[in-house]
Amino acid sequence: MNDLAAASAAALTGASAPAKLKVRDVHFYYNGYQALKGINMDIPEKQVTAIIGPSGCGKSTLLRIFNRIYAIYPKLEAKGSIELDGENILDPAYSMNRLRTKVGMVFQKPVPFPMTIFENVAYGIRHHEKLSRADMEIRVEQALRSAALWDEVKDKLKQSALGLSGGQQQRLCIARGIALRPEVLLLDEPTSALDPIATGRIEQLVEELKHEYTIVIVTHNMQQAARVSDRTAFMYMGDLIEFDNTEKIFTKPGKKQTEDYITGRFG
Ligand SMILES: Nc1ncnc2c1ncn2[C@@H]1O[C@H](COP(=O)(O)OP(=O)(O)OP(=O)(O)O)[C@@H](O)[C@H]1O
Repeated sequence: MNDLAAASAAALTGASAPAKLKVRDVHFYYNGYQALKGINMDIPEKQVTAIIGPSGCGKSTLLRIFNRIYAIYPKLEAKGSIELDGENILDPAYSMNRLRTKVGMVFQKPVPFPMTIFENVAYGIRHHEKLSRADMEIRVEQALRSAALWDEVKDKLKQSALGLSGGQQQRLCIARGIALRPEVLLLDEPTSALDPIATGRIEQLVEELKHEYTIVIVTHNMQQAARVSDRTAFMYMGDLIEFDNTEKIFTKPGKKQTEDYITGRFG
């Protein structure tokens, strides 16, 4: 990283909390098409960072780089660096297994595995750790409690997860994500398939989880970004236009493009 990139990242964030993820001059290409153009940002620890912007601006691409999902596709390429606690996670030497335990991801559509509620949570843990049956039961219960789902499922842990409602399935996916005790939780439009009540529960959950996790959420819903996040990043056509305290972004944005977007005057 050069000094200019560091200075611009600091200027872009102005964050008071320490940075959990330091994104430096990140470029991303889909088979030659440039989807991210030199992103610099510091994601503050144990806060909620929202990424907003019009469709196709690169929100999901940026989020997915944080756990290197692209690495499974041969023609996708990332340049630059992303430091997680001082280590560059884009370096192929940084093991995927280790990254998966540190950075969890929840997708737009809840996709429970076709197995029991218990197994949905236990499955990932088993892949990374060897626990006794009793310890596993404790871990599963903790994850379900943290995801505010325990009371609703404690009497039917052996039933199929596919029988849960959409909102419950999404909380199950969050439980699955946090069961590995990651440090960073990535949420890609986690409520877009949910009704307002289920959405409210997830938003409340995000509020609670941020005390333990660094959370990055991509959302199309600006009210949601305003409600749940501490900091908001506005992206446009692969560029990070502005990144600041959420309140500032929504009341006194520094850039005209941000203002046009949040006031609905865009495009
Ligand atoms: N697998 C892919 N192959 C080629 N181009 C892609 C691929 N995925 C995304 N893109 C392109 O990269 C750009 C950024 O896409 P991305 O999905 O990150 O945007 P987004 O802001 O999350 O959009 P949306 O809000 O619609 O989900 C877009 O121009 C998109 O067409």
